[in-house]
Amino acid sequence: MKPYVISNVGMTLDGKLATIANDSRISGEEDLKRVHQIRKEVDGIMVGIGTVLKDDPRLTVHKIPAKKEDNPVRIVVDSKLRVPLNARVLNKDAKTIIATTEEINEEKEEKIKKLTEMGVEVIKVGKGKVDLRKLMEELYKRGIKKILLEGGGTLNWGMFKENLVDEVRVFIAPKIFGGKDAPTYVDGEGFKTVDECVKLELKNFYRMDDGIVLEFKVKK
Ligand SMILES: NC(=O)C1=CN([C@@H]2O[C@H](COP(=O)(O)OP(=O)(O)OC[C@H]3O[C@@H](n4cnc5c(N)ncnc54)[C@H](O)[C@@H]3O)[C@@H](O)[C@H]2O)C=CC1
Ligand SMILES: Nc1nc(O)c(N)c(N[C@@H]2O[C@H](COP(=O)(O)O)[C@@H](O)[C@H]2O)n1
Repeated sequence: MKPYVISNVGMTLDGKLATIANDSRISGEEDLKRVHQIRKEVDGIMVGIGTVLKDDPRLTVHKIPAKKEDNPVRIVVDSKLRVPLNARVLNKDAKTIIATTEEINEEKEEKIKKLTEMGVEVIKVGKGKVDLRKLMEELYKRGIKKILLEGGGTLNWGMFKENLVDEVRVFIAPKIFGGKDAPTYVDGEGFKTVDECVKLELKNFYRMDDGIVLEFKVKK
């Protein structure tokens, strides 16, 4: 069994999540409130370590009224255990799970010890990179039945490639960032043919701030 996964991003019309200089101010205030409402309704919120290193997010419900108990479990996918011990995602506002690989060396062992002392749970699944399928099973076993996947593009690719995403919600801002190296909604190596690609069914759309929100179900 695996959690139900909703993928959400704020992106530009050309599919970018940030500029080449990592400026990711895409959503307006209303859209951020929409995202925080989803955060409040899920059991877990998941990002890749790239997003933690670049944005230092809190990943809590802080744009709408909420209690500490409303914060979902924060899940960071971090193969090489690069998470800084002072990252905001490790603060006491919510529980945090770090998913890493099974490879262990002295340095990693020491860091796991420190993280555990801080109350962070470390789950080891996969070799080389985190095995996302196994991770989903482990999270489900811990009672995490619904997850908000908040990117970035590398983790989004991993999740789509493994067919682990059930729903897509995107805010599209009327902006164009350009730049072949700017992060996009889904990066990674990409599918070679249209037959292999992820297919979506449009369920809903509406205006939000200066842009539009699109909601899709992933065709299975
Ligand atoms: N506009 C928006 O809604 C959002 C924008 N962003 C932007 O995205 C950028 C960060 O994206 P990325 O650098 O792509 O980092 P990312 O957040 O996708 O993290 C990638 C990391 O995940 C780890 N990982 C481990 N196992 C994996 C697996 N099986 N598959 C995939 N990844 C695995 C790897 O260590 C990899 O380096 C930042 O510029 C951030 O601002 C991020 C989230 C939302
Ligand atoms: N939905 C959305 N729209 C944008 O314009 C964004 N830049 C993001 N970024 C995501 O939100 C995280 C920030 O979370 P906190 O406010 O610090 O809790 C950031 O890391 C991205 O995951 N999202």
